[in-house]
Amino acid sequence: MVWELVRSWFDSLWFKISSVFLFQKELSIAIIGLQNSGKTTLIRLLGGKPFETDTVPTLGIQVSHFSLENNLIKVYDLAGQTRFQPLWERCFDKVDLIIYMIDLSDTMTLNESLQKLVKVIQMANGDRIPLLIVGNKTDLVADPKDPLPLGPLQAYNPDNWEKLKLDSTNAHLLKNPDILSRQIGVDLAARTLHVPLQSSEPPANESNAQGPANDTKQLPLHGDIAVLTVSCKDGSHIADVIDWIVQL
Ligand SMILES: Nc1nc2c(ncn2[C@@H]2O[C@H](COP(=O)(O)OP(=O)(O)OP(=O)(O)O)[C@@H](O)[C@H]2O)c(=O)[nH]1
Ligand SMILES: [Mg+2]
Repeated sequence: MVWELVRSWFDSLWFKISSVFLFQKELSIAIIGLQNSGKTTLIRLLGGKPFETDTVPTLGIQVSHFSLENNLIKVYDLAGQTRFQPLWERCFDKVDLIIYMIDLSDTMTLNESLQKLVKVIQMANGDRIPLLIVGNKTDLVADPKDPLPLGPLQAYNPDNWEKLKLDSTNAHLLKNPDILSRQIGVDLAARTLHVPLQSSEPPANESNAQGPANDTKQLPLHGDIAVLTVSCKDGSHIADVIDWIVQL
């Protein structure tokens, strides 16, 4: 415990000294998402540490510093437990990037995670904070032996933003970042977010001439946004996460 405090103080001091003398770019990142999604694990990997199976749930906010390809990174690792979630947005005014982690292998919490994500997208978009959405644990999501026939979501019908009813037979589809984006409601090409209409709102074709033919409305996305799927365990696509962070 004392050693952890000394190390965190030393890291912070090193961060300040190197940012003054080495003129590196500084980036502050908040990493959020439901508990057990792999936030602390991703930070370990970005900081050059190995994957660990036995992790301790984060309590509150844990701040760490490291360098990543000539960038000085300060990370706010926010606890995912429900009681700590009100802390998430308190960090938004301090950061240059938000990373939102999703556990793609946990079909019990996927819908909750995606619903919370839509609120985060709207907040980040309002404040124009870049947002990187990371679907994690692809190593645990097995492909089915007998794939289902292509549905509208997979067939990329531009007018149909109907979402999959997620269950253990179709959750593997979200390993594809394009399908994950559509399930969230993010149209990366058109830079819009499709959100369900409230019952009090008029149908989409009355409120928005170019709107989709179903009961969603489109909100313009202003900030940088990307969707990636990774496995922290086997390291797949972690390099894409790093590339995206350092290009900011
Ligand atoms: N199989 C597999 N396990 C993973 C992966 N990423 C993380 N884990 C495991 O998931 C568990 C939770 O990881 P954490 O990084 O502690 O999760 P967290 O999001 O920080 O959780 P909180 O701090 O409670 O919010 C640990 O057992 C990790 O080893 C992955 O890509 N694949
Ligand atoms: Mg954690």
